[in-house]
Amino acid sequence: MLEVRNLHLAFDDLVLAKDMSFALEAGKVHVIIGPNGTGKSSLLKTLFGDIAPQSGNVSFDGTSLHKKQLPAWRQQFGYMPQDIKLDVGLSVLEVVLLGQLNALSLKLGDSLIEEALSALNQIGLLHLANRDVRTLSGGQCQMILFAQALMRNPKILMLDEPVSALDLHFQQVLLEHLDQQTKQKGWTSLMILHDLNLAAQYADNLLVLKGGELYAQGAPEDVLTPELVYEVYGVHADVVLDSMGVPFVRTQRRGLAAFENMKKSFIQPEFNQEKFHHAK
Ligand SMILES: Nc1ncnc2c1ncn2[C@@H]1O[C@H](COP(=O)(O)OP(=O)(O)OP(=O)(O)O)[C@@H](O)[C@H]1O
Repeated sequence: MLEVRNLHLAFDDLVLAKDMSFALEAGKVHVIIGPNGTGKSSLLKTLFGDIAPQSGNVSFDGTSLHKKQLPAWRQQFGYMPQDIKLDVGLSVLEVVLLGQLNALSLKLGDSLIEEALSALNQIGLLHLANRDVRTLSGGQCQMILFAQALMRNPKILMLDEPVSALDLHFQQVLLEHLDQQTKQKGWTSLMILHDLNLAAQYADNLLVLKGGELYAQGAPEDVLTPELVYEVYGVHADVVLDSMGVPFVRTQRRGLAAFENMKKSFIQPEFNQEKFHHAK
């Protein structure tokens, strides 16, 4: 169980988590959704120990995250940050293998190479194994980084917008693999998505962040309502159950005038003109 207790996280006066608490069960896919800039990536970085919160506690299976034990803490994670650039002269196979190598032991057995090739084969990218990663497309890079995260065989897998560059086929390949491995291996998987329909299809547990709060949490069919979509995003939408019983969110076009009435509640910090003049 990955637990967050009474987390307070802020950058100066921008508060991203106010006394936030939640617990994530193993063997499930947990999906975070929420508006741009609401603190989703910062929350993942906090769980990974990259950002120190002002207060609160993060623990996994009873062991708390402490600055002094960061390497051991991170050893438990597979973490795919947002928009990572693969700008090194390595082959695809080497990059996937990096998921298994820790900096102190660079021993490479045949079985590891087999495992990496098999991971590439499973996601349909074996043909890229010898390619220099600098020559890959954005979507190919994203898939390779996913294969690397899988190679770690992590206890906790965190993916920050892992399908943002993927076509429909590879979105499904990645998300189905994630779901299958999470359940088979008992991983605690936590992923940020912007696409509410993908979130509805793949989340066992949906966490909705807004204004520093965990605004809602639960099964997608319980959480995703037209009211919630409006309250969180300021967008009118229809939500219906599809043929599989999964919520389907379809936004309504109402023109720009629809935003005028609610602009104030959705534009967060005030623009400080004095500060701007000062900076000039
Ligand atoms: N190191 C930092 N110092 C100051 N402010 C930061 C820092 N990192 C992030 N922020 C701010 O914190 C807020 C939340 O950023 P974050 O990237 O966590 O949001 P997000 O919900 O993941 O956004 P998006 O959906 O756009 O990717 C933003 O306003 C961002 O500018």
